[in-house]
Amino acid sequence: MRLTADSAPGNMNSGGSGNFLLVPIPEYPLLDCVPNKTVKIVVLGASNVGKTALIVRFLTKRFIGDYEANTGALYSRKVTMDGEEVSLQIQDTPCVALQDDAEGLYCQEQINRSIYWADGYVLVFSITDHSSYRTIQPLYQHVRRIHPSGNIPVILVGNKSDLLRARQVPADEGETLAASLGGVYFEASARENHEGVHAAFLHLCQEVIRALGGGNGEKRRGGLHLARPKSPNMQELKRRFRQVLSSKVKSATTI
Ligand SMILES: Nc1nc2c(ncn2[C@@H]2O[C@H](COP(=O)(O)OP(=O)(O)OP(=O)(O)O)[C@@H](O)[C@H]2O)c(=O)[nH]1
Repeated sequence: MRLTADSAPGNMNSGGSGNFLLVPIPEYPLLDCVPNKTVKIVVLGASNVGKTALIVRFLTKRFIGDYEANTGALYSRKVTMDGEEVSLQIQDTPCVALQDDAEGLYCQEQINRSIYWADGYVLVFSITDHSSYRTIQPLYQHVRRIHPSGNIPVILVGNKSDLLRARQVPADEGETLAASLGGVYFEASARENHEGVHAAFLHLCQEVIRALGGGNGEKRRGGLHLARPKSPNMQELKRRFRQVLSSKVKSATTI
């Protein structure tokens, strides 16, 4: 879900910490912002599992019960990890859903772009909703299709662990699934506990930094990675193209 304007993290008191950015930023921000390392994380999962609540809990230490339907906000925060400043960007997403055959996914194009953009993945289900758990495997395969090669830093979060009596997914199922995805399982409650949520996000950040190999250059992946052209040659080509066009227009008007 999405935060309303009044409750957006950017408007919250950050406890006087000067390093909170907490302002939604454009979908494709400049990568080279102040800290020289950027960690981009996307939070994915079925409807109502607590994606927004987890992000807000992590960023603000607060739990806010209700949000507007999620359209996908991007949050940014400066953190210090191992003595180094890192620009952490977290993308909230609208929910994904299983198709009727339970193998494919309904996944908006916006989510595909976020998957493509991100360095690390928080896959969330609710321990009270087995169908949200069943979404995870196809969701991971979907991420894999977009990033066919290389290491994919991922964590699996079983949220709503405060609702033990309504549990539908045993912890060992979460652990087994996470292991099969090559990630770690965290059971958390965005409602009741900041520490568990914090530990989960922190672990993923460290995995991402490790996967990026300490640098912040182009990603390690081949396949679909389509870096936007930045080379001077492209700029030069565009300039020449414009020149040719404008001279054609001029000659057309003089005829
Ligand atoms: N009991 C409990 N409720 C939670 C927890 N986390 C979120 N919720 C509630 O679950 C509902 C959905 O939370 P959201 O954070 O909006 O979930 P979402 O996954 O972003 O939802 P979508 O917009 O449908 O994708 C809200 O009513 C939250 O208050 C939790 O840890 N425990």
